[in-house]
Amino acid sequence: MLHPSRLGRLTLLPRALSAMSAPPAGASGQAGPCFAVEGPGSDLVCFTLSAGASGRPEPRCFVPAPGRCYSLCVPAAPSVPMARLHRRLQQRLRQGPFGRCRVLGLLCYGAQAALEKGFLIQDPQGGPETERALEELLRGLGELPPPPLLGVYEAGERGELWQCLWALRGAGGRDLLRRARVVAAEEPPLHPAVPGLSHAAVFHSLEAARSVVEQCTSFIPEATAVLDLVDKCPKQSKKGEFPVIVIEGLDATGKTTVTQSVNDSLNALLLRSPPACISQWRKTFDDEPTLIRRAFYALGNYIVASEIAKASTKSPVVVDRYWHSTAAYAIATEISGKVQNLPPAHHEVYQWPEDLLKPDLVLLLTVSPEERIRRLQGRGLEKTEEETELEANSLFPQKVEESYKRMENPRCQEVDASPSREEVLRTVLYLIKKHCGSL
Ligand SMILES: Nc1ncnc2c1ncn2[C@@H]1O[C@H](COP(=O)(O)OP(=O)(O)O)[C@@H](O)[C@H]1O
Ligand SMILES: Nc1ccn([C@@H]2O[C@H](COP(=O)(O)OP(=O)(O)O)[C@@H](O)[C@H]2O)c(=O)n1
Repeated sequence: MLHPSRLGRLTLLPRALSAMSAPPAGASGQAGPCFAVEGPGSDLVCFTLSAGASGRPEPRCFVPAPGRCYSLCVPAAPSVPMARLHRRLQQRLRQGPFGRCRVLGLLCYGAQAALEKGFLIQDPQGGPETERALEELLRGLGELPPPPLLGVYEAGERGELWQCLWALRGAGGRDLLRRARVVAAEEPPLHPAVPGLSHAAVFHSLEAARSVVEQCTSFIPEATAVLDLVDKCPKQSKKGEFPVIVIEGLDATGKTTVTQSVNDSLNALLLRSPPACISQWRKTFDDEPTLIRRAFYALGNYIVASEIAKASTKSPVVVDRYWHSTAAYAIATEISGKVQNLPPAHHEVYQWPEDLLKPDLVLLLTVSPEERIRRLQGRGLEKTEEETELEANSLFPQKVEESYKRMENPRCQEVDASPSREEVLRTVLYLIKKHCGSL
């Protein structure tokens, strides 16, 4: 914890008037906006605003010493323009004058306010340049209503932290809208991003994913091609009489190895999601914000569904990744921090979309993080040893795997994929026989 005298000024640049102009907590008995800093650790640092001098001590652990701290937020509404604005800011904050800053995620949430997503920018050197550059950056977004607001956080005489909310004037200068005290808030029982997940990242219908990709056709030419392919697929594809088995799991757990050998053993057809017909556009969509990227993968699942429907009338079908992958990766990416932050078991995000063809069996391959590192390194892709270890040991793969395990209807049946290739294949074939009968 920092001593108040060492506090720099913390500047907050929220964009949505609606959220930020909600009455401060304590002013009218109504709860105002709360903020959660998604720090490098696994805990959220939460704070809110108070009109009076009372309140819990403010959380200062995110303010660097020496130096200054800034932040900015944009509405996290599931709209393509807002998602792109957030992405644009994220990219700009990696460049130029912000190069020396550390950028953390920031969420603004509250009973009355829609979720906002933003960034906390820690400038270890302080100085006026970063604040000036942030003002310039926000003024440069001129075409977007409403005008961006600027909240400046500064230490009071007794070391308390205040937020001054400013409206930037287009031509220069700024007007003070309000001054409120920053006080600590409890970490909310549900991670603030959970309520919006079903609209922003985990799509539960073809129409929901389609409408997002449709909004992208003017700036992503490939979006039209994806939609054309989706529209050629029969609606509500039905499974044939042969079994459909999906193999899921983290990268390097052995999905490719297993699906190929199961395929040979069962004389099945091997499919994968995303399907070959759209894989050449993956890179394009992977570079887009979550909303667009996940909608792309969701549509890929509907295209695969039509391929499954056709193939399963003729032979068993083995599928390398399907909807569970799309959902698990989306959830783990959107929910920051620890595994406990994930939506609770039985939450709607873990439910299979009603309009998507269901497989007969979903097997989830799991191996220990150490074994996964060995396999990732053995495969020798472009990652360095350090990157591989970081990836394998971070909270992210744990959250993906836990999300897989919470999936329902159909659930994922876990298979320990650490034994030899032959043994894993034997287990997988045994489970397929057990669930799908003789093939
Ligand atoms: N049971 C196993 N034992 C040891 N190595 C394995 C086993 N299964 C797969 N591998 C190796 O681990 C690496 C990752 O496997 P792969 O099938 O490509 O995983 P995924 O498709 O899940 O990314 C490959 O080099 C593969 O040969
Ligand atoms: N059905 C799918 C398949 C992949 N994906 C995304 O694609 C990534 C994994 O794809 P990949 O090609 O690395 O998979 P593997 O090579 O590990 O099988 C995940 O990070 C997901 O974001 C998805 O969302 N839905």
